[in-house]
Amino acid sequence: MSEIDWASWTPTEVSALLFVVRGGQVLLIRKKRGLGAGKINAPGGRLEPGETPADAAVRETREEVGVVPSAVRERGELRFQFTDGYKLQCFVFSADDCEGEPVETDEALPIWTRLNAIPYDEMWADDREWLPLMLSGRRFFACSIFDGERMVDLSLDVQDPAEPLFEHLRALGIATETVSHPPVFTVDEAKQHRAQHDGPHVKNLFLRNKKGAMWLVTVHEDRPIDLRDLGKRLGAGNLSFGSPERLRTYLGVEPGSVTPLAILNDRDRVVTMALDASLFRDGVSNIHCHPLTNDRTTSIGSADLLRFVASTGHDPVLVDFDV
Ligand SMILES: Nc1[nH]c(=O)nc2c1ncn2[C@H]1C[C@H](O)[C@@H](COP(=O)(O)OP(=O)(O)OP(=O)(O)O)O1
Repeated sequence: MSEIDWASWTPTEVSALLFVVRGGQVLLIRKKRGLGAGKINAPGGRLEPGETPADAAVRETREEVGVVPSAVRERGELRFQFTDGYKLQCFVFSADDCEGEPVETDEALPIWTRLNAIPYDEMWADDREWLPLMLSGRRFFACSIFDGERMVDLSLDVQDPAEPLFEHLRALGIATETVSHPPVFTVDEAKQHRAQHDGPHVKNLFLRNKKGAMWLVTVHEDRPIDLRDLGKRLGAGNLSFGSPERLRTYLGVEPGSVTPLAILNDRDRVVTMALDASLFRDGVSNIHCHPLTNDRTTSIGSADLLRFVASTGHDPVLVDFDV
């Protein structure tokens, strides 16, 4: 790896990959021909003359499985140096949705796959290193060396979107404790990877009403939530889930990583925070939530959480669900 100067590296060809991530599933393919035939991957391929990587990602997805992705965003970059001298650069994209139903073509068999059941054993070896990071909202840059289909080396550069959050907590003198675990997308999955037991874990909902007003609602993980009842309690009218794009724009997190700590990213204070009053009753010391990515859980004192929220300029509504 040390022999390759990745800064001056120029690819032989450029390609793109696109992951449609919707409703807890990702659209993968079994590739039937070309580089990596037989493997599971995302739709993708090499750029045609004059194309941008984003254009190629969308075109390849349409050609390979017949759907048109929407809300496409670049998420990271891969560089593959093959030992025979071939150099492939690959830009990785995700999309929140797609139009049409995926169909099998000569090139690929589409497979909607649950986010917690991605078959890494059947994919290129580098994928297990960066795909979970992408799904939890991190930007990545991975350089690897392949001898044919065998990965010989890999170096990975990852951006942690939680750095400014931890910095903010440190500046407030708030001590927190964070543990890492595999990415979790539901309360049930989170319960399987639990290390902290000294206080409630939370469930978080990013909601909007018809007028576009937004709420970040944090409740005890076991509290059943009825959106109609919640809308009445908040005086919000009819509430529905905010779209992934809205979530990203206003709170800077991916679906599955919603957390009260994301209120820090609402710099313009357009999101109203609603907190389950039971989390702040006497006897509750620590609260456990994700630090902007769903592959970690942070413990924060309940009084410290309120102090943190106040420091962001938000005045939370405390909702007593027991009356
Ligand atoms: N190690 C790796 N990990 C990964 O996730 N994707 C890889 C990879 N190495 C190559 N790819 C992907 C990137 C790109 O989307 C694709 C390139 O495959 P192909 O050369 O078959 O492209 P095309 O689909 O353009 O081929 P044709 O349609 O046959 O021209 O393989």
